[in-house]
Amino acid sequence: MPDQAVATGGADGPDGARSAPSAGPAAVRVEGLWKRFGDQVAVAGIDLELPAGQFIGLVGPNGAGKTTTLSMVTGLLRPDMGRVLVAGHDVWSDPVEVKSRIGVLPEGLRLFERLSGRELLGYMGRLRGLPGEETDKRATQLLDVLDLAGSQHKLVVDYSTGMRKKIGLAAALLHNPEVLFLDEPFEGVDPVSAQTIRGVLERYTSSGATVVFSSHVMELVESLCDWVAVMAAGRIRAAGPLADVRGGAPSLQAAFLELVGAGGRDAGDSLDWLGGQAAR
Ligand SMILES: Nc1ncnc2c1ncn2[C@@H]1O[C@H](COP(=O)(O)OP(=O)(O)OP(=O)(O)O)[C@@H](O)[C@H]1O
Repeated sequence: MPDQAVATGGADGPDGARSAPSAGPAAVRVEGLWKRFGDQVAVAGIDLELPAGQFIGLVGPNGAGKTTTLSMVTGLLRPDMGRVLVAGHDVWSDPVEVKSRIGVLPEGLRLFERLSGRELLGYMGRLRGLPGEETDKRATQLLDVLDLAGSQHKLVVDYSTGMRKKIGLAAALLHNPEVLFLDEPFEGVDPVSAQTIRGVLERYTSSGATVVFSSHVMELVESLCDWVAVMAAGRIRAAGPLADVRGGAPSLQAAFLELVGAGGRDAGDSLDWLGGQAAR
């Protein structure tokens, strides 16, 4: 039985999923989404309504199904069951409409390594059907704001992890999408670059666009997001405005641990060989 992630009354949903009303019209609607890999159910029938114009965090422990969900929502992976609508358009039956409205920074981003950062953005602009002059203007501004202007002529293969995230973000933003999906956008990014990315994303959402990103870093999600969905074992455990999901807990981290089950294994005696006091 699929989870009912966002109920209208703010009551607890099935499986004890804490739920709350959404804040506005849905940018993305997920209905009964399922994905199985062999015997492994990665996503177990989720329903979600992601409100437009919000900074949305998708959080969950390792293996919860976040990447699988984002891959299905962005048209990179075909669901076994269910459907996804972006601004009312079906991701699988109306892919061109949807892809013109979204930007994606996927996990394990693959880039054209033998292009320079500047060339990559030029190529993305053409793919997106932007006029050359407009692409150049936007690329110059994005490279500048993301502190990549000095490396714009370097080949992408020579970029660091953080630089790759930033050029991937620039490529995802170039066509000014309505909804931006980011899988772990801050992973491997230094604090200065993280602050820069954050500034760009805050500016983007303040103009009415929607950001959906996955992360393990609760402090980051708590400080950035207006709206949060918590996943565990392929299901939505809670979804709604940040304050509602946090509930009475002192922090999102505490609420998260309560929702997904603290689950931290006590090593007990099983690692008794580890450490300075143990016999070597
Ligand atoms: N291509 C695949 N083939 C087989 N199993 C897969 C595949 N992709 C994901 N899975 C399994 O599906 C489950 C969900 O994985 P997923 O990558 O979506 O989780 P996640 O929440 O993104 O995890 P993490 O936070 O560790 O990145 C896991 O049990 C994973 O092993």
